[in-house]
Amino acid sequence: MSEQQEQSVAVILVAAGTGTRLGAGMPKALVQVRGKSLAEHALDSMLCVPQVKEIIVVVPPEDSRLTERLSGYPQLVRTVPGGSSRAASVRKGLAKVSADVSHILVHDAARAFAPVAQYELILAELGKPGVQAVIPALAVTDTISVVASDPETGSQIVVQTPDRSTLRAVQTPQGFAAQTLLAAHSRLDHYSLKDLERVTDDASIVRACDIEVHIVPGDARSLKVTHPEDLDAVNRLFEPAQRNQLEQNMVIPRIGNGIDVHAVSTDPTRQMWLAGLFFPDDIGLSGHSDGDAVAHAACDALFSASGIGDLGTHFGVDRPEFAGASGVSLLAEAARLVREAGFEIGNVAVQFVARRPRFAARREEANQLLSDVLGAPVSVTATTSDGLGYEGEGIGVTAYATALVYPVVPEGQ
Ligand SMILES: Nc1ccn([C@@H]2O[C@H](COP(=O)(O)OP(=O)(O)OP(=O)(O)O)[C@@H](O)[C@H]2O)c(=O)n1
Ligand SMILES: C[C@](O)(CO)[C@H](O)COP(=O)(O)O
Repeated sequence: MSEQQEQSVAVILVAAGTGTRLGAGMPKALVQVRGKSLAEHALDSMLCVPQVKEIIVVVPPEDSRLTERLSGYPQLVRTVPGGSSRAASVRKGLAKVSADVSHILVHDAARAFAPVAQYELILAELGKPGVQAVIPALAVTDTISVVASDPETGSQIVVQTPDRSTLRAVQTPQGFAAQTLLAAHSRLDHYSLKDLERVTDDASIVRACDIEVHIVPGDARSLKVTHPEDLDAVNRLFEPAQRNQLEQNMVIPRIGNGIDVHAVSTDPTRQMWLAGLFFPDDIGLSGHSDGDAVAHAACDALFSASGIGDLGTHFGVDRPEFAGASGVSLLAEAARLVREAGFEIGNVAVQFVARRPRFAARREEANQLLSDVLGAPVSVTATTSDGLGYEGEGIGVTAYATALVYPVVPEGQ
């Protein structure tokens, strides 16, 4: 498994700002574009990133509307009330991050349209040895000058004009090794709320601890909605020409189906293996293998999604080493083949229809085992057929699986 796959990432989505400059009469993260709030648009992308294991949305402290809007979101999305500045809000989010995450990304809800590819770029760079901090940035097109007030007239004057080629406009999401970001923020513990207002991003805090901050190319779509005209700019992202551009850059996932049927053995001593688990009270399924219909259907769904054949293609007579192999070992090999074909696995869902075994009490155990084998979430459910058909008569089991995979885009493309 590559370093990137081992990342376990928390995202802090800061969405607690009032949006004074936007002047929409509501917290900025609640402002709608195409029927969805900015915060929800931001969540759309990060929820597509498989390494993301939790998302802490930092919400306006005295406004419950965002929390209510997010109540139907998956469990990995949690909310926490924000603070009086961006940095204070990030700190509220950090306090809620689970201890076991390897990396933390901090993202502005105001940059609601940062694409999935931007997250992947940041995480790929963070996966390189020794890299602790990565931010996206764009070259600047304006000349940028440092200014000050003229002590005599009080008017603004140019103090210095740095070489533009050394300047970058910094965006979010900004990514960090979890311990690096936590340690850097802990140095702000004594800061007053006023001091925190001067901290405009997280990379600057980490840099102040002498940690190297790496740059990856930013993305024009990650523009920050700050002023009313920025809403026109983000709406333009949905116009046809731009949409084509969006689609070209999108990673299109692929789904696949798999079905497997096994008869219940007539041999009462045959062991029952299903979803990777042994069921000692049940008579097993017949077949040359262990008869694990759930694992077999999952393999077929993965092959189908990746367009690389089916169970017979990979575990047929020309691979004698798999004769009689357990369902779990077939699944592990299927995952390897899918990755070898250039895909990463999003998830696999399997439902089996059977009178026996009784599955509910062991569902979590099966999900955990198969997810570990696959390196991606697997969920298994079971149903009976109300007494109908071979499943209802208890003479056979059917498993139906769906798999989602997505092409891994090579770096730099
Ligand atoms: N107290 C704050 C202030 C800002 N933010 C978040 O930080 C991001 C960047 O801040 P900015 O664009 O400046 O948002 P606002 O503070 O809402 O804007 P304004 O300064 O115009 O009021 C936004 O997603 C915003 O919701 C936050 O979580 N908590
Ligand atoms: C974090 C940030 O988006 C990087 O450009 C920016 O600094 C946020 O600034 P704001 O003062 O909160 O608008």
